[in-house]
Amino acid sequence: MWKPVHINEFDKSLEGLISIEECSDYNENLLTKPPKFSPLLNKRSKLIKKSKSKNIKLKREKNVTQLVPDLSPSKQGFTVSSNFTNNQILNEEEINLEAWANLPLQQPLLKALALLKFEKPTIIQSSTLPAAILGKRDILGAAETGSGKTLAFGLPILHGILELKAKNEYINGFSNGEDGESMKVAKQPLYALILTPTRELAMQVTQHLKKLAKYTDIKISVVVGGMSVEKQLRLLNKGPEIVVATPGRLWELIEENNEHLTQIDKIKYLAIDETDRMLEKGHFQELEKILEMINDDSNNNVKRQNFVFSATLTLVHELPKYLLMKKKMKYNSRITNLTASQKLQKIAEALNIKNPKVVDLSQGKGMPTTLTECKIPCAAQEKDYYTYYFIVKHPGRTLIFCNSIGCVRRLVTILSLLNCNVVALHSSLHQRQRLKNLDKFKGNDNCILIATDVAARGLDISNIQHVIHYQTPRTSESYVHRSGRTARASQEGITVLLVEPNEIQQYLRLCRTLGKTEDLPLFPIQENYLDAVKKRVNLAREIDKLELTVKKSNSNSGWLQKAAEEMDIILDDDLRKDPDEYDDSNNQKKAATMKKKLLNSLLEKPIFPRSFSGKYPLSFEDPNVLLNQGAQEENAIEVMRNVMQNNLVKQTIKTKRLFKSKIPKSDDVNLNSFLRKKSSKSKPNFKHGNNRKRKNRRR
Ligand SMILES: Nc1ncnc2c1ncn2[C@@H]1O[C@H](COP(=O)(O)OP(=O)(O)OP(=O)(O)O)[C@@H](O)[C@H]1O
Repeated sequence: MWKPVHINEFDKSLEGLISIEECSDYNENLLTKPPKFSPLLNKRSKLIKKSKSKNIKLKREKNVTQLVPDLSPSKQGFTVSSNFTNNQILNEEEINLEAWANLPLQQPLLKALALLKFEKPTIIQSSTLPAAILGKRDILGAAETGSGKTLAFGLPILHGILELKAKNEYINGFSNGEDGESMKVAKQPLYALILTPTRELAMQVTQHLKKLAKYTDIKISVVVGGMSVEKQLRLLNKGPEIVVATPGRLWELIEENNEHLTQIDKIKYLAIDETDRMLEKGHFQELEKILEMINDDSNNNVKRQNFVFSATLTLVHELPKYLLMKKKMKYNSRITNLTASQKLQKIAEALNIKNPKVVDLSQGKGMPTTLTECKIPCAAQEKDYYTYYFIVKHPGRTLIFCNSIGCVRRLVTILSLLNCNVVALHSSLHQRQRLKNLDKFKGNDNCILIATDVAARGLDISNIQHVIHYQTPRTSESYVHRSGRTARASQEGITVLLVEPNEIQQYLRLCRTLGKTEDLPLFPIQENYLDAVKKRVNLAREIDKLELTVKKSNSNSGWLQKAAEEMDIILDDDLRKDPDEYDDSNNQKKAATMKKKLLNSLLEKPIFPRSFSGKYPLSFEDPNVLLNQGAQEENAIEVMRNVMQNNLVKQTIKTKRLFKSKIPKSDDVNLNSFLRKKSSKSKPNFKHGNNRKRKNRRR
């Protein structure tokens, strides 16, 4: 145990000193197992934190980076004190944690923040952490995707557990009840439960929290379906303080009376990530039962701190048409749109939360400002062309979302035939394969992940540059979360929505729900290259069709043959494979091989010749004229930025013309000079530029 020692602030000899702590309770391990870096520990035993100012400044020492792992308290064989010094974080860099100073965060957590290089809290964190940590309030938080919501509930939970442990609230398996009587709880208390809608998200949250808890002795375990139950039970037997889980597997283990999970009604912290999704009717039946159990102990309910977060927590929908009609016809005047606050109230009631601190930074939309949105309207059968065009023209880590597993499978096959580096993620894959594919995607800057909505929420994969909605998402929430896999943590990203005529109603509904006053801008396609794209994609589709037919006929005859062999019977001639059918299948196989060869020869040549351009038109007169000649591949965000700039210029010209026609002649001169002055800031010689181009064209 480390205890703070009082310092006389007026003692000049102690200038620059922030605090002194003494070790008051030596752990046996510490005495018997001296840590490897004893010189540093000697320093630590004095625990003197020096800094130039009285800010929390974690100075990193040089040339001892290799010692970082040894700082883990478990490895050092001692329990970390609540005021662990950070002087031993080992790097040349200096991490200034001044911005966290208004929170009484425990030193091991500050140290982890320094290691993660989180110099300051994000907006959602600074808006919720004081109420959560100092006020111990329940939090309902809505903020854009990628804004750091995990830490907004992770930090208070870890901080709270450290505090509870330091207070020895649980002594030798006993905790004091309200009435002062001691009630027995299991030896290793379960302090916190975090629930997520998908397995991958649960694993990610676990990893994230483990990084934060690196310098504490807090254990975090994950309980999710599709993974070995035995291993999860083994880990639960170690009594982790925090369990991160998906509802299905968690309920399964609760039903099996897992000892550690029997304390679920005593937890001190409950976080439900992506709460709006979790509470959707009919989605997580187990969640209801889990919540019932958690809320079983009314005494604990009052003490428990709850965290509810999602980017779309306050997103509300307009009434469906049939209800609107009813409302109009006055059949039922009680039919009303659910407002954001009513939605929040419903969530709070469902979770038995009273008087929470509500922080809504999403303005009901949940989209980051660094996200560029656009669309490509096209026929259904053209979607493959535009998808392939996009990933060849704009390489980078790309996530493509489809509405069904079948669609994912087909697209994976087509793009693989086109030599694209693709992996799939959907619920029919084995969990191991899902994780393997995710790792592959994370490990390659140019990989393409084709997924259903299992990848839509929460996944935090760095540098996803593009999100393509191959099909218009069924809900606005889905659009927000899918798009939010890019443009995370203030980085830039682009989301492209492919809209076919059948999806226009869905698209319009989405725009209305998200409060879009304008249509999404068009992503520019260089039509002259589409022929080459089509040729390749069509070939890939033909090959896919041929291979599917061959596979089908093989599996049909194979099944009959196999069954006959197993039963040791000889098939009648008419049941054997028809020789014509056999020939057909062979011919199809040959045709597929031929087409593959042809496709491969095509794929050897680039679609976009090196000499060809990249930049998009900036001409004020004719935006379709390509001005610059550049590289073969282009940054999609830049391309779109140019388009939007161009649209803005066109809009300005339109406005100028409108003004010109409406304002009397005498004012024309003034207005002209005003507009010229304004536009000359961004584009000098606006008028001259146009004249020069006109002259050039005449020549
Ligand atoms: N204070 C911070 N400083 C710098 N980076 C941070 C900070 N807090 C979180 N991050 C990083 O921001 C990224 C996004 O965080 P997180 O996954 O928690 O976002 P989110 O709001 O939960 O997103 P989503 O709504 O998609 O689930 C992560 O990579 C995380 O490490």
